[in-house]
Amino acid sequence: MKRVRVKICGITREADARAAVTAGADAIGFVFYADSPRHVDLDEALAISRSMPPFVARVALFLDAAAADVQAVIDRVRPSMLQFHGRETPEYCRAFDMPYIKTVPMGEADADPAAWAGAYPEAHGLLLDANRAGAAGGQGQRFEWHNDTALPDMPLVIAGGLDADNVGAAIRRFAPYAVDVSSGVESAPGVKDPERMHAFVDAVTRAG
Ligand SMILES: O=C(O)c1ccccc1N[C@@H]1O[C@H](COP(=O)(O)O)[C@@H](O)[C@H]1O
Repeated sequence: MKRVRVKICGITREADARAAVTAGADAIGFVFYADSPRHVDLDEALAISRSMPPFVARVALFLDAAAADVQAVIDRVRPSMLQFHGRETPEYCRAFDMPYIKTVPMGEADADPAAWAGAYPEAHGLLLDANRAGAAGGQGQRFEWHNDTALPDMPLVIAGGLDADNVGAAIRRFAPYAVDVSSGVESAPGVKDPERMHAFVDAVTRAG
């Protein structure tokens, strides 16, 4: 049986990053969106990255950022992967020549992941989150898990309001490649709770 990967997003502190890895996270996410309570700057992300052991992916998240700002993160932090959370076009996403995942705004009534897979064929995966197009995530909100939503043949990452209590149901519904969590493992915005991270990863392991 395959193992469902875990990304813990919105890491702002080295101690939280280490606790995420100890809990069993496969990836950590850095939010490069100035209005987020989880925003980190280049030096903070670099310091956290350098404290990581091997084989932990570091994902840099952007929301309609200027291309020069994305390139500055690539050059200094050297993330493993980019995550585009806004209205970035396929041309914009591919221009950095980096692996990337594209968020599908499932808060839109007509959200169609299969159509997004067709529009972003070079994406390494699609992340289904509860936001509306161009709006921030990290709100702890779920989207409607309709049983009739057609799912594309592309690695899927499920996000939006996940926690240890509901992630098992999300895995049974979507059979995703990975799940992504931020608020559901926090004690305050941007502050991760080691016990909640452990409980989350344990729930993913049980469901997988
Ligand atoms: O976390 C943020 O502050 C954020 C800001 C802007 C865009 C995306 C953001 N977070 C992403 O939203 C998902 C879901 O968060 P939550 O678990 O519902 O709180 C999170 O994993 C990030 O990928």
